[in-house]
Amino acid sequence: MDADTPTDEVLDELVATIESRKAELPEDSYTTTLFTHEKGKNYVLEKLGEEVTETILAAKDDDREELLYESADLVYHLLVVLAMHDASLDDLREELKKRF
Ligand SMILES: N=c1c2ncn([C@@H]3O[C@H](COP(=O)(O)OP(=O)(O)OP(=O)(O)O)[C@@H](O)[C@H]3O)c2ncn1[C@@H]1O[C@H](COP(=O)(O)O)[C@@H](O)[C@H]1O
Repeated sequence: MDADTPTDEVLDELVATIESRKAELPEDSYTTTLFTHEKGKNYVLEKLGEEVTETILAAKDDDREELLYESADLVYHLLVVLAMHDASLDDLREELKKRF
């Protein structure tokens, strides 16, 4: 993924990167640390909880910039959790579509 990636392809590109980290586990990768942590998946679930809290606090403060920043952290960690459970972005889209 780079700065030229069209905005509407960002989530797919991010998931492709996460899946690549999951398969290859490169050493210098934050995503790898989430897949290999000694606490197992509890570690990324703790991070997810922290990001939810930080997102809520930003919303309570009406801090739009911080809200977007923390929301991006939250979505990234959620996508890692979904990848850990072999759930794809299309699976998520299908679940959302069922609710139309
Ligand atoms: N989108 C993200 C992304 N969002 C958040 N993070 C990391 O998630 C961590 C969040 O931790 P914290 O909330 O504790 O934030 P912090 O800045 O460490 O500390 P605070 O000041 O917030 O308390 C930080 O280390 C961020 O770098 C991310 N790390 C990676 N990505 C994407 O994943 C790709 C692959 O990254 P690597 O796996 O590192 O190669 C990157 O190119 C990005 O596109």
